[in-house]
Amino acid sequence: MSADALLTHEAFEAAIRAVGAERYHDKHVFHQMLHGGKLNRGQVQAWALNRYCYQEAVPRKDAALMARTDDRDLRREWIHRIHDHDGLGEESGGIERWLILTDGLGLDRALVMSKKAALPATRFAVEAYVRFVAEQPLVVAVASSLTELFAPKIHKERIAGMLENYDFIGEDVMAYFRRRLSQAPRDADFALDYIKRHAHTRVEQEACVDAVRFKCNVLWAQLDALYIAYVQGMVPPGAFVPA
Ligand SMILES: O=C(O)c1cc(C(=O)O)c2c(n1)C(=O)C(=O)c1cc(C(=O)O)[nH]c1-2
Repeated sequence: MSADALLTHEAFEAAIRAVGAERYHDKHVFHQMLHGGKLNRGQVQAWALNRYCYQEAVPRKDAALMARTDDRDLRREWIHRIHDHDGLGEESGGIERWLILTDGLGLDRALVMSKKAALPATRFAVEAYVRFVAEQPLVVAVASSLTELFAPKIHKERIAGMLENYDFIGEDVMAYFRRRLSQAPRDADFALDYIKRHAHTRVEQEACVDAVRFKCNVLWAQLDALYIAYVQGMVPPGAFVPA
């Protein structure tokens, strides 16, 4: 894209969707192995233990976004993302559902929650996302959540693939992804509408598209690290070692 005329809303959305078509992490070989039943239980444990770090970082980045805006309407909308993950009242939330998944895989909760056995690259990638949202212009920070446009497809594939292929995975532990099937589209629709209304120049529009590329890289880097450690066998010192 060149930095000249403002894109129409349709062209802007198409540019964002093209990023997902090219580089969303459903294309990563580690995911293809995960969903296709090609991993053993220890490798699935490693994925869940590392992915906990992402789950745990998401409400922190949402809080960072809220802390930056004086737009009360944006905060009123965005706060439900924190409730979705942390829970509210009787609703235990997505992080708890993730821990039910790691419990189901036989992982020790304290170990998972300590994040100490996660891969170095996982920690760097997720903290880069939190920092990006805290530091970039607000509209760009909102845009970085838009990989969620592509998430329902991968969640459906994951639920079906993991239930079919692994005898150690049951409905209860897939509850996290079932819930996201309705949460993610709502969040993505809001964020897409927001950036269409608030990216006022072509430069801002391009920065939003770049934010989705950055976020795809955050997701991709985590899977590269899992592949190197748990498929190729180069586990870094101190990281989780399957029994
Ligand atoms: O399983 C996945 O592939 C996947 C991807 C993404 C994403 O695209 O960032 C999210 C989630 N899951 C997810 O569960 C989730 O809560 C979530 C929040 C966000 C975000 O950027 O605010 N992305 C994602």
